[in-house]
Amino acid sequence: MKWIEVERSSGLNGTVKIPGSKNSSLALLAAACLSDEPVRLAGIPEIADFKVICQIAEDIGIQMYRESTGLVYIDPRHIHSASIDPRKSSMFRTAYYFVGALLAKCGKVSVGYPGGDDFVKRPIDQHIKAFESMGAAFTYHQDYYEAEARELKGADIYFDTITSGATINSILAAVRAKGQTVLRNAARDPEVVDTAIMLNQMGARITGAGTDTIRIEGVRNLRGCTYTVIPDRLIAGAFLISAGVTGGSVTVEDVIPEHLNSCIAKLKEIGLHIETTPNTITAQSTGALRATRVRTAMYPGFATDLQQPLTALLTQAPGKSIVSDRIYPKRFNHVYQLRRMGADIDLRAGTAFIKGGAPLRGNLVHATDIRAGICLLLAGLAADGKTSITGIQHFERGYEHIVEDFRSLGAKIGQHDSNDGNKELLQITRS
Ligand SMILES: CC(=O)N[C@H]1[C@@H](OP(=O)(O)OP(=O)(O)OC[C@H]2O[C@@H](n3ccc(=O)[nH]c3=O)[C@H](O)[C@@H]2O)O[C@H](CO)[C@@H](O)[C@@H]1O
Ligand SMILES: C=C(OP(=O)(O)O)C(=O)O
Repeated sequence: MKWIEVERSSGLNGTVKIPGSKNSSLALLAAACLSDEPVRLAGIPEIADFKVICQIAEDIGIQMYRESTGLVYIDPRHIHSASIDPRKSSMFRTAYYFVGALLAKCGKVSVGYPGGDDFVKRPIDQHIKAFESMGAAFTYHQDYYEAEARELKGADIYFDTITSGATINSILAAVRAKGQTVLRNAARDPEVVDTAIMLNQMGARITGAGTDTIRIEGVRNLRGCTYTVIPDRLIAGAFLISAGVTGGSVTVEDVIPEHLNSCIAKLKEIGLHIETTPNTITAQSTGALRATRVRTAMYPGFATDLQQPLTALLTQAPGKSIVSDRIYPKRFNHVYQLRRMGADIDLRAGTAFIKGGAPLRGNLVHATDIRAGICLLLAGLAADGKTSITGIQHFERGYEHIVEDFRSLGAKIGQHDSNDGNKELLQITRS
């Protein structure tokens, strides 16, 4: 068993380079499979989902590997089947992008139901609705589902709810469909725009990405390209928050500051001093934190993936804070763990009521998903004593070298493995 151990660390200080976005990488890797020629992607992080995608790619005849330069090479010219092992595809959520990417090419795709972060139900009804409007038929089995279409046809699709996953997946399907597709009430997330820019470089004809109406004119062929994934705004946000939690000053480098506008606004409200340059953001503690109210919303609103780390910060801000998650109202597993560390948080109907300012104490806590994990890590940096966080597999879905990055800022943090002889924590867990 592996775990991360964190100790109270005051005044984190320094600069962290932000890697490529996980959520964009997952979309771009799928988009590359639409190509008729090899594609090279720069900035794909070495995270757990990428490793599974490489295994799936090998199974179905796509060459996908990291070159010595760090770029990921994808050659989709020899796909022999789009029948994807459900045991692999259900290990992460975006295996559903294989449907969008391979349906036009292969006519039939079978894939496991979405896995990924296990905080709530992750519906795919809007994906299915979009594909059905384009002419696909679905069959559902116990462990997997199949999508079939002799020919995908452009369609006018109105999403009943704004969803980044279904927007991206519909773009993927529409790029090689016959005729024009219009997506209405589309997500405006940077990851949607990133996918559209790359596909346009490959010869797709997509306009309007970044607005709520996206038009896609189907094309017959797509060429290869070399493309760099956008920086991970969610990792960047968590590092900025760490400046507030520890009373320090943290600069995130290689970011697109506009992607973090809603996060920056909240951090200023809470009392941090923020400075930006075209590719950096610095968050500096002013010594005082103020309670606030946060409601998550789809981009450009405050990201649901940042509400957990922000909650850790708000446990330190004297007064009453209120955090509501409108995207995933049940995404509050981190709160039960924060309470084990002494946080005073009440949960009611998709909202956390935080009485901030109570001292936190280290404890053994469990990360149930990526963002719950980073929340507990941040709380551990502010807590008296040691905090041991299990559920490392979730960190591995989102972060390449989280321990090293926090250590470089001065955090007292380490990763442990019971196989390396440290049995102490294992005993605590079992008792
Ligand atoms: C890999 C990736 O990009 N993951 C992100 C993506 O997930 P994901 O793509 O799952 O999230 P969506 O944007 O699709 O979901 C947004 C909202 O739409 C709902 N919905 C979604 C699809 C659907 O068919 N029906 C439906 O009702 C969801 O329950 C949720 O309430 O956006 C989430 C919301 O910003 C983030 O937390 C995830 O980190
Ligand atoms: C929920 C997340 O990821 P996924 O959608 O891949 O499970 C996340 O990145 O916080």
